[in-house]
Amino acid sequence: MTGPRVVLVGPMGAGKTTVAGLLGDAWGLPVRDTDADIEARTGRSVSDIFVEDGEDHFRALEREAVAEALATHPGVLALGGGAVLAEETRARLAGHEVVFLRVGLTDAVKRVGLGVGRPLLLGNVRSRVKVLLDERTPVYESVATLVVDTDGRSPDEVAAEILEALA
Ligand SMILES: Nc1ncnc2c1ncn2[C@@H]1O[C@H](COP(=O)(O)OP(=O)(O)O)[C@@H](O)[C@H]1O
Ligand SMILES: O=C(O)C1=C[C@@H](OP(=O)(O)O)[C@@H](O)[C@H](O)C1
Ligand SMILES: [Mg+2]
Repeated sequence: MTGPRVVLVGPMGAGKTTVAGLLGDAWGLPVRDTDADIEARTGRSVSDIFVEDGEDHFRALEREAVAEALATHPGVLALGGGAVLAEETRARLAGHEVVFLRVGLTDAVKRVGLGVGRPLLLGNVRSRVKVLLDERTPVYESVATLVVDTDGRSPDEVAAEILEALA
């Protein structure tokens, strides 16, 4: 199948955006991130889209951005953490190499800090992250062709495991 060499999925704070950059550097491949694509296309931040137009509108933009990137992007693709909630997107992921970057509550909370720029974490970050991890973990597992643990590991260590597994 043409399209990305690998697609990274997982919760906020799993390191999808960071590790995508490292994999792109290692392979000499271009890197895309659907959040950045949406921001470039709309000229607005993810937070502004959530606040001004609501999550449903963001999800519609996200479904389009993912479909376009899966069809055309030949490099490394990082999805936003909620992209896999769309059935349409899960169906499109079939046949692609999909890596689920797993992260536990403690490390995810450390990494997202106050949740600035991540509108779904407004309020109590720890309890929001917990709810999202509980709800979404089975969904990430269902689309993954490889699962990589990230707790207590640096982005370089995570990227190295992926490079070895997909060599
Ligand atoms: N394995 C890791 N260990 C420690 N910090 C990490 C790790 N991966 C990412 N980070 C940091 O966590 C934050 C969130 O990473 P990011 O790549 O934006 O995650 P995601 O795109 O999955 O939400 C960033 O500040 C990043 O530097
Ligand atoms: O999990 C989610 O629903 C979201 C994750 C974010 O991306 P990251 O997973 O890259 O932080 C971003 O798409 C938006 O804030 C919603
Ligand atoms: Mg990201």
